[in-house]
Amino acid sequence: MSRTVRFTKGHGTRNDFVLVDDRDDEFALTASLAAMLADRRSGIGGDGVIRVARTSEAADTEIRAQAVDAEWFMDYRNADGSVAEMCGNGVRVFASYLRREGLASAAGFGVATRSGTKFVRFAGENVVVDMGPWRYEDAETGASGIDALVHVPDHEPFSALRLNLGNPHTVVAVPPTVDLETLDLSKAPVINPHPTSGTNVEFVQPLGPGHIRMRVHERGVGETESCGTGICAAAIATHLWAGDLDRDKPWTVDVPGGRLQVRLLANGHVELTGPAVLVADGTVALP
Ligand SMILES: N[C@@H](CCC[C@H](N)C(=O)O)C(=O)O
Repeated sequence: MSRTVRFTKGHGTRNDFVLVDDRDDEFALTASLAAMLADRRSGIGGDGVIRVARTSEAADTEIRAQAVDAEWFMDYRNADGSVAEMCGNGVRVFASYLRREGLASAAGFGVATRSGTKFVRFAGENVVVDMGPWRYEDAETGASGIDALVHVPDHEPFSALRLNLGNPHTVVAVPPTVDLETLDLSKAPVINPHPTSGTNVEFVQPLGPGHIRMRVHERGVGETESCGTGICAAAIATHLWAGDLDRDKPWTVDVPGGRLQVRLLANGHVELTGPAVLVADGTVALP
């Protein structure tokens, strides 16, 4: 017999998610279940699937340890069923869901993730997330500057910087001579050297002081209209390329799905601000 579960469809700047409520710890979000729910024709449809789970019930001890700061765990999978450590748009939608359901304080709270607890608060229509610290993807060598080449069809390879925001990112500074809109992101860009755990790839151009625009190809999904962790990576990379020493300066990042703000805090953390919308609720039968 199949089980019926409650779901909510939501998005953050059109990066969309299916949230499945498992507050009673009744099922596992397997790769095949996530891919089924995320399918835009035979499922609900989304760039990712998020199980709303109690941190204290997590099988992983590192996640369970976060229960002191965060009652709820964002169990995240990409549309292809693969696990991701973190999702910057997803965590805002997750927080809005918890607030609406009365499962968390309206003032703000911690959310447990596979890359540590993220603290969220609400500011009008927006959700503000302390995304924690960033690091260079290759922390052992402390690589900085340009450390990867990114190949997309019909272009010479682009130079890129690999950063980690809990999940992996490769940020390309797209030269002004290239039309960002016409880059072919229908297939995953080829990265040299090949990142063994895969990567999200951001293509960035400056628009003005503290203002950039970006397109993104997400690991486990394809091109999406927004990526919160990618937006943070793009702002950090641009900040580094510009040799900008003003740490508390806000960055505005335009993506096809909307506009978000990033601040590089004095304590080395990154703060992401943007909207979160809960679109619809329903029930779905799990196989
Ligand atoms: N859309 C997300 C990132 C989701 C995970 C990513 N595709 C990965 O595999 O790392 C965001 O808003 O950050």
